Amino acid sequence: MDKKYIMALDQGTTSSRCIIFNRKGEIVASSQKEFEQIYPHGGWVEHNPMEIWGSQIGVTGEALATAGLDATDIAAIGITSQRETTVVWNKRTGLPVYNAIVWQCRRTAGYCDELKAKGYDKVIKEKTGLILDPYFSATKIRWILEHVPGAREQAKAGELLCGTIDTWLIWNLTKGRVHVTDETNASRTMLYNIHELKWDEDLLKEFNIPVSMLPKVKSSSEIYGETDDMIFGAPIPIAGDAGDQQAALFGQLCCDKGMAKNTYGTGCFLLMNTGTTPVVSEHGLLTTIVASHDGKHRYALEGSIFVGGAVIQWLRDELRMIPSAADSERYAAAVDDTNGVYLVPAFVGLGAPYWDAYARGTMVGLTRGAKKEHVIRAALESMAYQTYDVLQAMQKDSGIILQKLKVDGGASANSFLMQFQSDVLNKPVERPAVIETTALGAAYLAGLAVGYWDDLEDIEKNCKPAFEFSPNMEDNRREKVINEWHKAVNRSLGWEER
Ligand SMILES: Nc1ncnc2c1ncn2[C@@H]1O[C@H](COP(=O)(O)OP(=O)(O)O)[C@@H](O)[C@H]1O
Ligand SMILES: O=P(O)(O)OC[C@H](O)CO
Repeated sequence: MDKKYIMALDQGTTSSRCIIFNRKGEIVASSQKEFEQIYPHGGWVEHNPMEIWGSQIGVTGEALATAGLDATDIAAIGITSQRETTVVWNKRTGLPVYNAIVWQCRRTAGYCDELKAKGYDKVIKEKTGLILDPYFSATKIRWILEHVPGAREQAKAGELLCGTIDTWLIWNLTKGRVHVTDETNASRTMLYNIHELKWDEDLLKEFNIPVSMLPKVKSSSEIYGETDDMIFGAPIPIAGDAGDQQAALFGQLCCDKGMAKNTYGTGCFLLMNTGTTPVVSEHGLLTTIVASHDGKHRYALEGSIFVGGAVIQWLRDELRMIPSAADSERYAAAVDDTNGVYLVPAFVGLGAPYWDAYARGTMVGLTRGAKKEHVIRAALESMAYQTYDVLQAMQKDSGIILQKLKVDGGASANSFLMQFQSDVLNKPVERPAVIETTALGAAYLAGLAVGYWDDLEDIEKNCKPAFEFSPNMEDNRREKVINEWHKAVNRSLGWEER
């Protein structure tokens, strides 16, 4: 393989990114652009699919230009994206019929309640490994078909396509020639049977979604097609595709049973590889498919936290308390504690392990002495407490006691947060030299598919040493703050009227 670089397109909830890696897994160039978050009603979240495509292609061109490269230097593209977020578009015009409904959006909570009332949550869990919740794509696709004038008829006539963001990007990159997804993204739609490894006919019938709308499901590491010549001037093979959390698991090389990572992005997602057997959770976790490069099917337990780094974005954009997310570290470190303030960022309900679509954001413990610094610190700490809750559930479900937690994602750059995480878990926290493990995972998957890297050992030999945070909190203090956090969570549950 004479081409020198691999390019990862990482389409996250808040920004589109392109990172170009060399054979050592080092970043050669990167470019990133935030895009608009659309909140049409309380608890609803949308993105403009054309803005997603436009920002993604924009940053890709920028990264190539920064590195002084062109398409002929790139061995392959790996795609990774926010999961579950759903786009429905017209096959002929390529235009979306509605905005992308984002994974965080709660608009289908009432419909999910109806399904739960008839016991359908058990069917969903058995077939898909998921918890019946508005989080996943199925009820979002159904909502679009029910509410957009003419959509149902067009879908019946075979004129509409749908997909998660990876599918939307690949379709656009190939100018409508390739309509695919991979198993990790498919496993988040609530339409994919994770045991039979196919779209489930019963679920499609229940949600009234024609199978003709759905993409072909592929592995996470193979050539799906080539980019259209017009896009980069020469074709580049698209050879990796995985949901961002599964890509990060692969990027951290958690390829064996019992290996786990937590990613601190918009949300926080803790995934543990459970090997070739799916583990059914008794404690509010999901069973999901892991990205593999060797044709074997592996599964993970996942704890999905809906608001992680997004709480910091909220402090920045809505409360205007901090000029940038990184400033949160300085403010939090300026005080010894939160002065009794707890912030439960249940802005879009709570995910794992509580699964309450009606929970809402809550701040408790306020006194006249509460300062901005305390609130900022409480916001950062909320990520660590939510991770604590998920890890407890994961250890119970898997029977595995984690010795240390591998971390990554935008907010893992915050050393105050990582130290507090280690303190609250009473475990070491390991932050890799490259925290962009989501993009790195997509690059590995693509590179392995085209022979840019020979195998995992070839990749592993280049890994740089990670930084370790060690726990440093007294036991009685840890118990006290965790108890108080749980009191605060209880206040947030069931706040919104059904
Ligand atoms: N230094 C930091 N401290 C705390 N939060 C941060 C920091 N840097 C970024 N974040 C938060 O992390 C998120 C961005 O992380 P990223 O991994 O890019 O997310 P995504 O892939 O979901 O778009 C944002 O919500 C931002 O507020
Ligand atoms: O955009 P992120 O990194 O917060 O990830 C979003 C998740 O994939 C949603 O399931």
